[in-house]
Amino acid sequence: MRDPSPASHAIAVEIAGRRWRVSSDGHDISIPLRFNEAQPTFFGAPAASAEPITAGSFVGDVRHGGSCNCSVHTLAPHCNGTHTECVGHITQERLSVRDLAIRHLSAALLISVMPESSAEISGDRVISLAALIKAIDGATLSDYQALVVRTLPNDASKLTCNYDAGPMPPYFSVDAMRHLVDHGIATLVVDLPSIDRAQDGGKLAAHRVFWGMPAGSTSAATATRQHATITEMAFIDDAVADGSYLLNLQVAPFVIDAAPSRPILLPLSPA
Ligand SMILES: N[C@@H](CC(=O)c1ccccc1NC=O)C(=O)O
Repeated sequence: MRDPSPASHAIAVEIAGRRWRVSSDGHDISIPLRFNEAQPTFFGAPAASAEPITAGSFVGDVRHGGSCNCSVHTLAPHCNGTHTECVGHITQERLSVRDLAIRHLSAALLISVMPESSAEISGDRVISLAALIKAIDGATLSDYQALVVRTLPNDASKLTCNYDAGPMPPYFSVDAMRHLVDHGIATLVVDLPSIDRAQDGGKLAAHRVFWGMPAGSTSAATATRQHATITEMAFIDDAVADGSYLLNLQVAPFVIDAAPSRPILLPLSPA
C-alpha cells in the first residue's frame, strides 16, 4: 500500500502570480447543521427542522418501520447556520448564489479580530478599521482574494448561539468594509450572524459597500461587485492558526440568494 501521509498529497499552486504549497490536511469551518437539535439562530427564525414524509403506508423513518429514511427539511439559510449569500440578498432582482458564487478556490488570509466598543452606539462592539488593521498584522491583504475573520472571544458557543437572546452581535464598520473592497477581497467569510448590525433599520450598509452598491440601492444594476460573496456564521476552531490558506468554498446549489455552505481551509505555505 502507498504511504498515505499528508505530505504525499501536497500540491503546488500559483495564485495571482504567487507560488504556494497546499497541504491536503484541510479544516472544515462550517457549523454542522443538526436539524431538530441545538443550532444557531438569528432574527427570530424558527429552528431548522426535519419531518419524515408519509405517503399511504410509507413513513420515511426506518425507526418507525419505513423502508428508508426520507424527510422534508425546513430551514432559513440566513439564520440557521453557515451560509453563503450573494448580492441577491438585497436586490429586487432574484439573483442566485448558485450562479454568482463561482469563486471556488481563493487564496485566503485567516485573521482573528477583537471587536472594539462602538463610539456611536453604546454597548455595541464593532470591527472597526483600526481593529481590522491590527488583526491583519502587517500581512499584504492584496495578495489574497478572500478574507476569513474569526472574532474574539472565540468558543464553541458559536455552534449553537441564539443571537436574539444575548447582546447585539459585533458587526463591521463601513470603513473596515471599504478597506477590504479597496484591497480586492471578493470572498468574505465571518463567524458572525451578519456583517451588519442585526437591527440597523434595514440599511445593510456594510453589505452594500461589499457589493459595490450605493447606500439604499436595491437594484442589481448598481452593484459593481456582483460576484463577491459573504459567508456568515462560520466557526473557526482555535486549533486553526491565523495565516494563509487555500479556501474552497462549497455552496449548496440552491437557486436563491443564500444557501448552506461549507468553506474548507487548506493550509498554504510559500513554495
Ligand atoms: N438588519 C436588517 C435585517 C437583516 O440584516 C437580516 C434579517 C434577517 C436575516 C438576515 C439578515 N441579515 C443578514 O446578513 C434590518 O434591521 O432590517
